[in-house]
Parts: sequence; C-alpha cells; structure tokens
Amino acid sequence: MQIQPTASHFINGAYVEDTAGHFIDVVYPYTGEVVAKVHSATPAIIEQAIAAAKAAQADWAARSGVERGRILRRAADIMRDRNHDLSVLETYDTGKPYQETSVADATSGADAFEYFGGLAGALTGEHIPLAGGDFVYTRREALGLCVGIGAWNYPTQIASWKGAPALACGNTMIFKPSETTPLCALKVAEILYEAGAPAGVYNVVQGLGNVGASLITDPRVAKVSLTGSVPTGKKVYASAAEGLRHVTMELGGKSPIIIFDDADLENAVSGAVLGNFYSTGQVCSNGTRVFVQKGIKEAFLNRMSERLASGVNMGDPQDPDTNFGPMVSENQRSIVQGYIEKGKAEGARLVHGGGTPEKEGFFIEPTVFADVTDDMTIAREEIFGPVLSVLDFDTEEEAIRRANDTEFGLAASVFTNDLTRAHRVSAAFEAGTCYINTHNLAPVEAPFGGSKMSGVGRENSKLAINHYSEMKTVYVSMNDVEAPF
Ligand SMILES: NC(=O)c1ccc[n+]([C@@H]2O[C@H](COP(=O)([O-])OP(=O)(O)OC[C@H]3O[C@@H](n4cnc5c(N)ncnc54)[C@H](O)[C@@H]3O)[C@@H](O)[C@H]2O)c1
Repeated sequence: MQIQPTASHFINGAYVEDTAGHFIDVVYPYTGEVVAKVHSATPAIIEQAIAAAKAAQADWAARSGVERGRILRRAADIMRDRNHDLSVLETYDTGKPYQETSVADATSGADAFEYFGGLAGALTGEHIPLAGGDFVYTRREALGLCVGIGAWNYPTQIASWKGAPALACGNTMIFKPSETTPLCALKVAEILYEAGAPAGVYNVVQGLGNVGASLITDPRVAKVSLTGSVPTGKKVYASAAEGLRHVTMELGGKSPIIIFDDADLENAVSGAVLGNFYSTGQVCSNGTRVFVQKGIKEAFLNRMSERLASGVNMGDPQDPDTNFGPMVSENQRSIVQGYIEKGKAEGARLVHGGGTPEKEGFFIEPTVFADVTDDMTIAREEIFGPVLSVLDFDTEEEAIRRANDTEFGLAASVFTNDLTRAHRVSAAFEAGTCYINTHNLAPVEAPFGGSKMSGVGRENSKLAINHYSEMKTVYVSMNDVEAPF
C-alpha cells in the first residue's frame, strides 16, 4: 500500500518539494509498513511559506467577511463529499479505526469550516458614544500571519480547527502537522484552495519540532496556535513571548470523571469508555482518573469488564466493524506499556487487559486498573493510551478536592442523577471543559480548551474569534482640539 502525496508541502496554492530536506517516514500503525515519505522543510521552504502567507494576507483580509465565509463553507461541502477518502487517509495516518474517522475527523473539520464560514460575515466592531458628540468605533482586525502546529491524534481536525477561525478573521496560516501524521493537513490545504481560498492563504509545511520552532520565531508571524504536550507548550509559549506574539495553547491533561452512587451505571460506564478508549486512548481530554463512589465501585468494575470483554473489536482499522485500533506508533506503544508496568509495580490492581496482543500492528489492550491511589504515577502523569484508573471515594468534598489535585485542567465530568450536585461539582472543577453525565464531546458551537497547565485560550465557538483577531479603537473628535498651549 502506498499513499504518497503529490509532494511534501503545500505553499502558495501548489504542492512543492525540496528534496534537500531529510525524509520523514509515514508508518501505517496497523502493519508497521512505510506507506509514504515526506521531506522535512528546509530553510528555503520555510521562507517560501512565510513569504507567500505574508503576501496573501492583506488582500484576504480586505475581502468581505461574506466572501471569505462563502469559501470556507464551500470547503466544508467538499470535505463532506470526500469524507470517505479523507477518512481512509486519516486511518492510514493515525491507525484510528475507520468506524471513528468516518464520523469524527473530516466531518469535524467540515463543521469548523461551516461554522466559522457562517460567522465570517458577522464580525463587527461597536460604536461608543462619548461626551460632547465625540465617539469611538472599534474595528475587528485580523492579526496577520498565524502559525498552527498540530499533534498526531486528530490531524484533519486540528488543521481545520485552527485554520477555520484564522481564515474567517482574515488571517493567513502556515500549518505544520505532527511529523507522525503528516498527510491529512495537505488535503485540507488542497480543499481550501479548490474552494477558492487564494494562493498563500493556507499553507502546509512538514517537519519536526525544529521546523515549528523556526516558524514561530520569525518576526513576520503574529500568532501561534499549538496542539501538543505541556513540555512543548512551555517551549512554544516562551519563544512566542520573545516577540510578544498571540498564543493559543491546547495541551495535555489528566482529567477526572466523578461517578456518584446515584448515577445511571450504564451511562457512567459508557462515559468512561468514551473518555478512555476512543481513539485507543489518544485523546487529550480523556478522563483517565475515574473516581467511583464506594457504593457502586464493584458494580462499575464488573460492568466495565463485561463491556470490554464483549464489545471490543480490535483489528484492521480500515474494516468498518473494527472499533479499536492500534497505537499511533511503536514508540507510543512502548511508553504506554511502561506506564502499565509502573501501575502494577506501584500496587494498582489490574482488572482488565494490560497486554499486547499477538498480532501485527502497535496494539495494546484496553486496560483497567482499580485501587489506584492519588500518588501513583498512573494517576499523576498523562499516559495518552488506553489505560483507565479507578480511584474510590466517600464524599463529594473529597472527590472534588482530589479531582482538582493536578497541574492539569483540561476536562472533567460528573455522573449523577442529583441535579443540584451536578452543577455544584461542575462549578467546583478546575477545568476548562466540563461535562454532566457524558464525556469527551466537542461540538464546534462550544468553547473547548484547558485551564492551569492544560492551555491558554479556547478553540471553537464564537470565543475563538477573539483569539484570531484584535480590536482597533478609533476615537473620532467632533469638537475643536483643546490643548494647554
Ligand atoms: N488540548 C488539546 O486540544 C489537545 C488535542 C490533542 C492532543 N493534545 C496533546 O498533544 C500531546 C500528544 O501529541 P504530540 O505527542 O504530537 O505532542 P508534542 O508536544 O510532542 O508535539 C506537538 C507538535 O509540536 C511540534 N513541536 C515539538 N517541539 C517543538 C518546538 N520546540 N517548537 C515548535 N513546535 C514543536 C511537534 O513537531 C508536533 O507537531 C498530548 O499531550 C495531548 O494531550 C492536546
């Protein structure tokens, strides 16, 4: 199987190549086979991309919002029409099952282009009346050239979630996908160009962290939006700060799910399944610390084990019946195996899984630990794999205190049938994205992002507009100018 792209980069409306850049292998996680190779961007490619995106920006921003929006909505339509092919590609890029990619990746990207395409014509400033007839009006203006840097778990979605609000506001973008999953963002760029985005408005360059680093330190760049880990976030935030650039940081998490005795057990198990095993556990907002009240702990564990034993269909990710794929890479699998070994060594009780099946691909079994305590490594560090930890608790106050006892603050959820408790607990969570009786949904209409070390700023929703534009104040005097001399 070969899914070689036309060329490695998409710049100024065309595929471009510079074979001087070192090779990055694209490995299909199901077979371990190299299915494509791309070249990392050389300094010449980076310069080409920055020059093109910078040159295209003024004209793009000068178009009406309605016109920009029409192009984004056309891109959404093309993405939906090509959902099958884009999903197959996303599955090769990531190893996530087609059953997931066909409903959660290009479709989510299309939602973003449709939503922000709809908003583009409605971006306005305001009129502020002042004493003596003077007034101020504000203009919402684009920031300029924005750099987007992606993680490997949702390549199409991340390229779209960053591109859609950026372009709606009149910015141009250079997107650098993760070196692990470089293919899908090229398709996003191709589709935007086909939909009518002028050359240079949305560009893709490949490379490792060093390519990302050189993009964000260029003085022509106004903003950087990163989706990645906390350690990378700290570096990118610091180097953006050197040039006082705007940032959005979508980083890692160690999110809690609190399940009270009165919760609907089946829904609570479903929420924990979605929050731990979807995308083989490679989701930033996963609720990997599952606090279960002591009264239903054993029932929860039994039902979770039953559902995993009977429901998981691990296999060829391109088979629509497969619902559990391999890890994205051999390296990520060995990191997760290391955490499972630590969990056992530190005294957690292995309830389900824990092994690596005897089959090709970077598979790891969905794994459940019980009797996990707050100080164990598996309860403190982001694992980014299918490892669920159950911690038990007695009281609401205790559950909230322990749930918040983490440097992260991306997501949190509560399962209960007590209405007032659900809202009380949600208010007490130190997390940017909270759920009541569900977990891990991220509709484009709602803000998504983290508190504490999990991030800065929000993606999706009307709020994202604030992160890709700034207000200019224009003071208008209707009177003579009074000066002291
Ligand atoms: N909050 C969110 O929305 C969200 C979504 C998905 C993933 N994530 C997080 O992403 C992480 C997994 O993804 P990953 O392993 O690809 O993350 P990572 O931090 O290793 O890499 C992310 C991206 O940053 C680039 N990069 C690395 N060093 C850089 C540097 N010095 N300057 C500029 N760019 C640099 C990488 O090449 C890659 O494209 C997890 O921590 C996960 O929680 C967060």
